[in-house]
Amino acid sequence: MLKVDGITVDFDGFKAIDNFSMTLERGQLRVLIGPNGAGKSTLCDTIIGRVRAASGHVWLNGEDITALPEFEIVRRGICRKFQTPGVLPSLTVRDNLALAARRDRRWWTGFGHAVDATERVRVDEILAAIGLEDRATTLAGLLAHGEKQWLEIGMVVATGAELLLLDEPTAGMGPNETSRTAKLIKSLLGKHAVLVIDHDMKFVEELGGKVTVMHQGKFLKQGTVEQIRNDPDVAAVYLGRSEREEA
Ligand SMILES: Nc1ncnc2c1ncn2[C@@H]1O[C@H](COP(=O)(O)OP(=O)(O)OP(=O)(O)O)[C@@H](O)[C@H]1O
Repeated sequence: MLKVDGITVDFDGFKAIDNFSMTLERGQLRVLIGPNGAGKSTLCDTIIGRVRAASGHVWLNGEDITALPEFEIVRRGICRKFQTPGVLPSLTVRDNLALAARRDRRWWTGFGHAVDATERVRVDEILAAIGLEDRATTLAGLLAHGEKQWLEIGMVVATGAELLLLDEPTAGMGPNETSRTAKLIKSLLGKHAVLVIDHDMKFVEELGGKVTVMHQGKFLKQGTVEQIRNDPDVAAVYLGRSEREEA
């Protein structure tokens, strides 16, 4: 479904991404890891059209989306959740989801627009999936940190996007919340492909699935959590040792 093919991103001569390629199948999970500054967020920015590649291509379902404006890419079914929750604090949990679910995605048309039955069912399903049914009428601004993150994942799901990009969904969470987030993400697979960026290896382990490692903008390794955990090259980059130092 997604093919990143030889992407290079150049910030004034600095290659934040250097000839990076990866693919992701429909409904599958991929976890992207790498030390600070590896280029993970820049890769997501490039997929969604916020950052332009100097060379290479991004394909979605066979269509070259590299040069499309961000709103066109979103319309084709990619939605990104950022590290900072982007919920509307003065609206209830349900209304945040209902707005995200609006097909035309112009949030200002949401107010005053009657909620139809299909939309209500869809919002109920998402409330159940994110485990916030009993918080449906709570103002989003009053939610705990973890709950806000789950609401935001719910909002990304509500857009109906086929590919969800989740940048550090467990940032600031404790072990129980992290575990719940892993379960939530796994429950979305099949219907959605999910690309997750995270540093927390315990979380990555709970998610399972394939892991891709980036280092200095380049593809370093890909494999199961077990393979990546035991890979000496991955260990070396995380410990901050360069290949030259290793030799
Ligand atoms: N707009 C920009 N202009 C110049 N350099 C940038 C810009 N955005 C990112 N960079 C640099 O590109 C490199 C990759 O950054 P990026 O944020 O993609 O890494 P990351 O793997 O997501 O890191 P982290 O895990 O710390 O979030 C870093 O060296 C960063 O300083």
